[in-house]
Amino acid sequence: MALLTVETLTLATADTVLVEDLSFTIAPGERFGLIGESGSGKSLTSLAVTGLLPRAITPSGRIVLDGTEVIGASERALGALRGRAVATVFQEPLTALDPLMPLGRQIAGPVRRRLKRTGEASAAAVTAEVRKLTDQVRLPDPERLLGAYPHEVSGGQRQRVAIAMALACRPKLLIADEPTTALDVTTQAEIVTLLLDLVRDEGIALLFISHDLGVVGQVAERVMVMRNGRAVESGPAGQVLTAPRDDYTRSLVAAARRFDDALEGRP
Ligand SMILES: Nc1ncnc2c1ncn2[C@@H]1O[C@H](COP(=O)(O)OP(=O)(O)OP(=O)(O)O)[C@@H](O)[C@H]1O
Repeated sequence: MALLTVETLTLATADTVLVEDLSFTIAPGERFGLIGESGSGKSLTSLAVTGLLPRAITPSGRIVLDGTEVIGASERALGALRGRAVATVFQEPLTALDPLMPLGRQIAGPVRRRLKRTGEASAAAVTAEVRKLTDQVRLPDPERLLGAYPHEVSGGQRQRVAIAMALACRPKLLIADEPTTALDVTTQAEIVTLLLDLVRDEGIALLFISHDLGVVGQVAERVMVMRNGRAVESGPAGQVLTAPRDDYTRSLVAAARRFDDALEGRP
């Protein structure tokens, strides 16, 4: 059975349709890539999955995540779902972090909430779990960094902390919305490798959103390409990214190749 089912999803404001008739599924442990240029509706789709759409946008269709109907669900049901089934890592980790709180305490927050549900939230258990998570996300020099504030560490280190906070909930689905766009190329590669290792090791499904075809090709098993709020093509990543059927996907793939060639100095 699918972990996430999105069926004929349409997202609209009072006067504009932003996402139209979108359908896809993600199986437990599957890595799914959502590709498309800026403004194609990728982020709104991910916000709809977690029930976090801006008020002005009304969803219709069906979203079922881990057995829960998301559209029309109460805030209480959505809160529970976000705690146990889904967590999101955003493009800019600063948006997920409290600027006034040391990083270690920020990771401890979701850890404590999860352990409380099973009645094991002693200070020692929380500290042990925070250390385990910082090891998992390969945060360097944890003694120092866990006591530091967000502005005192690098962008890559902040993203590692945001990933640790997402993992703290033990989600079944991790949504990564352009998680490497704000980082330099070397750090991008490290974070992509880290995310891949983590979801594989923990059996977490991944909804990976990006306009970068190279990165999506590295991460996703299946992809869907969006344009102007609609799906233009979907299928196995290898097929869509090397032998696309749709004209728009073909133009995206050709542009990405030209960019790679230019970077490598090929004529
Ligand atoms: N609160 C809102 N009210 C009205 N329109 C919105 C709102 N949020 C986003 N939109 C519009 O919805 C469309 C899709 O936006 P979305 O952020 O999902 O695109 P995206 O594919 O994620 O782009 P990017 O890669 O730049 O984040 C855009 O045209 C955007 O301007």
